[in-house]
Amino acid sequence: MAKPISIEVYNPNGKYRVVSTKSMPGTRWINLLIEQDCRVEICTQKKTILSVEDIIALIGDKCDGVIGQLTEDWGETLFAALSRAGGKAFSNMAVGYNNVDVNAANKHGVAVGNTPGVLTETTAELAASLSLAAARRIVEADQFMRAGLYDGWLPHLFVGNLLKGQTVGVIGAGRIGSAYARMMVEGFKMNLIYYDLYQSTRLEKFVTAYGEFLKANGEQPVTWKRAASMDEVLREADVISLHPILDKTTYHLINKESLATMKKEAILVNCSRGPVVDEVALVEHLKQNPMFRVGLDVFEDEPYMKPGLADMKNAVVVPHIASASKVKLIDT
Ligand SMILES: NC(=O)c1ccc[n+]([C@@H]2O[C@H](COP(=O)([O-])OP(=O)(O)OC[C@H]3O[C@@H](n4cnc5c(N)ncnc54)[C@H](O)[C@@H]3O)[C@@H](O)[C@H]2O)c1
Ligand SMILES: O=C(O)[C@H](O)CO
Repeated sequence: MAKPISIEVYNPNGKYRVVSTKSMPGTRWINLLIEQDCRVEICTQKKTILSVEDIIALIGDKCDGVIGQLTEDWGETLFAALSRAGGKAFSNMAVGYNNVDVNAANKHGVAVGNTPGVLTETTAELAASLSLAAARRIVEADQFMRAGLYDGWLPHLFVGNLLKGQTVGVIGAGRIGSAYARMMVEGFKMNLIYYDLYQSTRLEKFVTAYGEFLKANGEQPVTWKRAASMDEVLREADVISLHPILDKTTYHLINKESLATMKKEAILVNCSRGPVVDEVALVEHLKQNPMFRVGLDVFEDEPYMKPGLADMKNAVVVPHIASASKVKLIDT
């Protein structure tokens, strides 16, 4: 029997009981639920990742809907528990929903929601930040400075990769991949090569128009290419950013073989989901190729990193913070 879990309650007399497994930013979402006659219960337990048992205890005997997080395993057990409690809706506070077994939800008559579109720019900006940090060795240089090792300017100190005129490769040119591609093309005048199951006509038009603008101003125009295979991107790009969904087709998309296909001094960025990259193979590749660099927001076994990754100077690692930005006018 799981221990009782601490909660905060809004609108205690509401007709529908909605549980949120975590406190979330702002109050607008709470007010919207209250307007719909919901009693809102927010879990306040000081535990970052709730177990299936914890969530079953939260659901209890009567629960109309749950708002959950990407760290939770929403499969057969939880959807069965929610359905038994009369639940009809589950909302994942994330764009990615690889933690949700939609077939199990369907089987138990629970509708599933996610948050597509709201994190496009913030995630693309973090991918751009990681690309720059890796290209210009920002973290290594910062650590060197703080360690008191800087004893004067030198011509070879922390030489990195200049992005201008290089090729940016995007794997998964959906909302986030396309936004990232536009930032890198327009911001750093990089050429684009992308691989996706679908053509991104808007992105192609954007790069064409920007190339024409540069040409009209006497500058080298940027170019684009839709690759016929992922390998083409891996072979040709100098910076490769991963933005596909995580499913069976993208699990370990980047593995020992694909890493070997990349340029020795390439930069790999992952802001999609950790298991898109075989992290053990990546650590080995980083060890063998000191000029190859990565920027990672996501990890295969979050919150852990595979052994050796934390020691690699050619890796920039941040704890899944692509969504963690404030916008002006957020409700108070
Ligand atoms: N790091 C973060 O905090 C963060 C934030 C938001 C989203 N994400 C991740 O980013 C992912 C993408 O989000 P989005 O809004 O751009 O989704 P999206 O659906 O717009 O784009 C995903 C793209 O991947 C493509 N794709 C699917 N399978 C592929 C394959 N095998 N090879 C190549 N391309 C493939 C799709 O065709 C699509 O264009 C989410 O699913 C989520 O996992 C991470
Ligand atoms: O998929 C998402 O939404 C992110 O990974 C977390 O905000």
